[in-house]
Amino acid sequence: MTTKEELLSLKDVVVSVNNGNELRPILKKLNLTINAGDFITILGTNGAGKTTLFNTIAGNLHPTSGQVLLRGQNIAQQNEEQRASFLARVFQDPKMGTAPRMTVAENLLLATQRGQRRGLRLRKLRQNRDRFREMCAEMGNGLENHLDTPTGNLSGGQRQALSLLMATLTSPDILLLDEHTAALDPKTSEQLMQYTMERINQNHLTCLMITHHLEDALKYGNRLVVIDDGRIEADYDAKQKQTMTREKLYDFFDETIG
Ligand SMILES: Nc1ncnc2c1ncn2[C@@H]1O[C@H](COP(=O)(O)OP(=O)(O)OP(=O)(O)O)[C@@H](O)[C@H]1O
Repeated sequence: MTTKEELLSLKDVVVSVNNGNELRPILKKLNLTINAGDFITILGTNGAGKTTLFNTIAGNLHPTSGQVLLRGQNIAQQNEEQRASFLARVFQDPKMGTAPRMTVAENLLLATQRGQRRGLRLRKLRQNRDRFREMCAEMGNGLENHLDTPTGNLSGGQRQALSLLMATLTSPDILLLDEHTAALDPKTSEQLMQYTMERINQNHLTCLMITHHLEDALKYGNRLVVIDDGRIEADYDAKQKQTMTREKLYDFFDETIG
């Protein structure tokens, strides 16, 4: 049996926000260990704390108490920029992942420089053009014909696929998918999920994916985590997931969380 390598751990993490004149806890002593190679799907009702968890992992929010450990080192006070060298995120909103006035090729060039000082050089754009075209062609949505199109003129599906490509270009240690298919029609959403799986498998990525689709939470990944009221309510491994059905999960939500 291979031993699991602990990549990122949240230990007793409390995140409180200022609510008028009092501090309101959103994450309440949350504990979660992510092992290298895990693909964890995350479910929870609205307001359960899923996005707050991602903000805490990404460094947009800092814990009021508790630790965020990357390979044993406490990074709780590192900000978003400091974490860009090992972490990437794709958001629900297609507008979030790319710079709208910059072209597809320019966005991709910036993504190759994640976690470093960024700059656009015409020579580098020319050097990488064929590579970018090949990468875009793999998405199967015609993006390879739009290398010089500003990303603000792309369809939502093309833009999300580009955001995913950019997020995975430098193989981050951790990929956060924050309902990244939610704004897309069913067919485009399925295509993006297929492309997501290709990128994860090709690059052996460790990934967390928030979704509101019970089917997707069951279909993808080796673990399923349920968050409720700022805590981990359930953490199912691959074996437990196999015996889980949409109905059982729905009942669990109804009885435990609903
Ligand atoms: N900066 C903030 N200030 C005040 N309240 C906040 C802040 N951020 C989050 N909250 C509150 O914390 C709770 C958890 O929010 P969060 O966005 O993490 O939930 P979620 O599980 O992602 O929900 P959804 O499924 O609706 O996206 C909500 O009640 C939200 O209103």
